[in-house]
Amino acid sequence: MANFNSVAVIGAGAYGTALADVAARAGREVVLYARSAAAAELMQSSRANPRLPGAAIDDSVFVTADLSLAARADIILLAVPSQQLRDALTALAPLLPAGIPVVACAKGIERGSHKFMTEVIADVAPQAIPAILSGPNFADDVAAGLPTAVTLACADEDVAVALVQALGSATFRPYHSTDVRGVEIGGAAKNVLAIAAGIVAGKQLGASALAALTTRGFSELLRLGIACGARTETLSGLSGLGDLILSCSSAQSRNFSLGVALGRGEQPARDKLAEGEFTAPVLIELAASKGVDMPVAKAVAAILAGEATIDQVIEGLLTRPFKAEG
Ligand SMILES: NC(=O)c1ccc[n+]([C@@H]2O[C@H](COP(=O)([O-])OP(=O)(O)OC[C@H]3O[C@@H](n4cnc5c(N)ncnc54)[C@H](O)[C@@H]3O)[C@@H](O)[C@H]2O)c1
Ligand SMILES: O=P(O)(O)OC[C@H](O)CO
Repeated sequence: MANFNSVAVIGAGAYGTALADVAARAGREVVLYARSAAAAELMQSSRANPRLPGAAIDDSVFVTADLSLAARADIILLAVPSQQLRDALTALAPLLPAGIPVVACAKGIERGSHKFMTEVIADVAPQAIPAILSGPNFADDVAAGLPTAVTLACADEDVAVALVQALGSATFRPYHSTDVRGVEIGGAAKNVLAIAAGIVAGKQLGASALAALTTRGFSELLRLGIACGARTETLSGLSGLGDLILSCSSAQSRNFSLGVALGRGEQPARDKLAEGEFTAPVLIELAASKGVDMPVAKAVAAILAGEATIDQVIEGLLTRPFKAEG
């Protein structure tokens, strides 16, 4: 089994900073790459990141804007938003040796190309080993060292196991898998469904409606995943059902919060990224191409595109013909 000693995290946002701490706690040598030299210097000297208030950057993490230092690591973690992953990797790819695991930690599908994150990695850095890390975990909880568990998938099971060994600790527990697509679909779909859950909460439709919406959302996620060749146990595991439960029930979720604001009729805050917004149209196109019905995801996409009002989509969902559960 490969022995990975060093980790580079690309993207010094909230999650990248939390993952750098995770890798340092697991005993790895860690470089955290920030695009801006000024931001890197500030984080390196202050041991803090304004995107992750209250968390300290582990003393052993070296924050830098020098991409060549990051490219020397045994493992690369890409902690940039899904729509920026291609750009971030394009800068790094020419510096990367062959056979290095590049782990996408973003949850989404690329607009335009309709590609999943590991497909983007394969496009941009064909010499790398693509992998995906996803599951129910908020950056603040991870950075605070609260217990979290995620799924880490790579087509090569030995690499998945070695990655888990390199990153895992008592408080950050990755489970290994080879079902890369299953993990990717769970993370992408839950963000869209969390917006719907937020709308239900914002509209004050009640706890019963929220549970029903989350459950029907899960059946959409399951149908799409199975149509894309994912395994049921992955879709009902940490990166699927687990993350759906978290994101559909917590105000800490930016996707849920976006939905709450929409449900209340407020102008959503634009300073916080809600990736489901970008993934929604791609997700429903993917579902249509597979002949999969995703009424909740479709409703979210229609609201975000301004094609329907919240009241119209709620009425549409509640007046669908009765049918067998499934
Ligand atoms: N925040 C969380 O709780 C959390 C938890 C799990 C997964 N994630 C996932 O992690 C990803 C990042 O989320 P975040 O919360 O850290 O976002 P964020 O906005 O806090 O940080 C994103 C960072 O990426 C950097 N970046 C953007 N484009 C870049 C490029 N081309 N090269 C280098 N850096 C670039 C930005 O400068 C920023 O520092 C998302 O896909 C999200 O779904 C986040
Ligand atoms: O804040 P969100 O909605 O992007 O969710 C963050 C994580 O994905 C939760 O697992």
